[in-house]
Amino acid sequence: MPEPGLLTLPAPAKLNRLLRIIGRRPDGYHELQTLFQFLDHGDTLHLTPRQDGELRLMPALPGVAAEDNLILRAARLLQAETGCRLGAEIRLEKRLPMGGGLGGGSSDAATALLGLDRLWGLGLDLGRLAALGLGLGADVPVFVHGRAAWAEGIGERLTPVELDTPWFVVIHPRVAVSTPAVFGAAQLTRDTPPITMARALQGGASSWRNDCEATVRELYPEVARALDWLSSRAPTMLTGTGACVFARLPSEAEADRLLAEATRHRWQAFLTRGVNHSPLHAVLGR
Ligand SMILES: C[C@](O)(CO)[C@H](O)COP(=O)(O)OP(=O)(O)OC[C@H]1O[C@@H](n2ccc(N)nc2=O)[C@H](O)[C@@H]1O
Ligand SMILES: Nc1ncnc2c1ncn2[C@@H]1O[C@H](COP(=O)(O)OP(=O)(O)OP(=O)(O)O)[C@@H](O)[C@H]1O
Repeated sequence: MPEPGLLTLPAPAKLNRLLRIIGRRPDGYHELQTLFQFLDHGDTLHLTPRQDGELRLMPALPGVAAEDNLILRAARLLQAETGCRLGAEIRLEKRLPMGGGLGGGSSDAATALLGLDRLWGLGLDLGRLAALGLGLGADVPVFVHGRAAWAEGIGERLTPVELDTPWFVVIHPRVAVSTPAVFGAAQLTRDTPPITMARALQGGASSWRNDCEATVRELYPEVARALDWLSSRAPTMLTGTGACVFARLPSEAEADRLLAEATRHRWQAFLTRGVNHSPLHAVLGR
């Protein structure tokens, strides 16, 4: 028997298919140009309503205090914004590595925002939920809108795009990268000339690069080793500030073979496909 009121929702991963750092704002945040695409792989959240207004999250994440967990922060923000007096019991099935560049925390937050909006019958539109989400992290709005996107600003100015949808072999080099450490590194280049979205799309996947790669290679030798190993077999990039690296394959059969080889070499890896529409929105019908 399903639990009454239970809502089970995906929190998909993202890849940055391209990442250009074109400047730095006075507040220290970096101006980016990036292409976001979702993956058919991610975390799962199970939500049930509570009448007493309490918020409970299980299980705890290692190294993350409950009040810092982006799921609870998203839930509290939504309660404060709307005056809603309902609460929730939230169970998190965590599959995405933390500090992996796959946007797991941001995606969990977006799923909490859209899921609780539904559970509590709030009826907020995506624009308002995205504005709330931006206060939690630069990557939250794209997960709220649920469309693969060309992003500018700090990642919040979004234009929906339809990208190619290859298979990917993603390697997690078993190290957590600190996003602030990468963005704070002296050697990071911050002066890539901006390009238009049309030019970026015209160039296609073979022209796409990630400006964080050189810095992440220097700071995290495990990531450099994974990039070297994978790129000698298929076109490979870093996602976000890492740690994960991904190879792009034209068929599932080729991706399967590469995954098997990676596993034999004891890499922690998984196979997935790029999707331009978030599976979260498909479940919610939004
Ligand atoms: C690099 C990306 O993964 C690309 O998708 C994201 O822009 C990072 O997004 P995120 O993890 O949601 O980042 P946030 O939690 O907002 O920021 C973490 C830290 O990264 C730095 N940061 C982040 C985003 C950005 N455009 N410029 C920055 O300088 C800031 O020091 C910030 O304190
Ligand atoms: N629900 C959550 N899931 C994962 N991390 C969380 C969560 N809540 C808070 N955090 C904190 O956020 C940090 C970043 O986690 P996340 O998994 O989003 O990294 P990431 O994939 O590198 O993100 P990005 O690509 O956006 O930089 C974690 O190290 C953790 O301290």
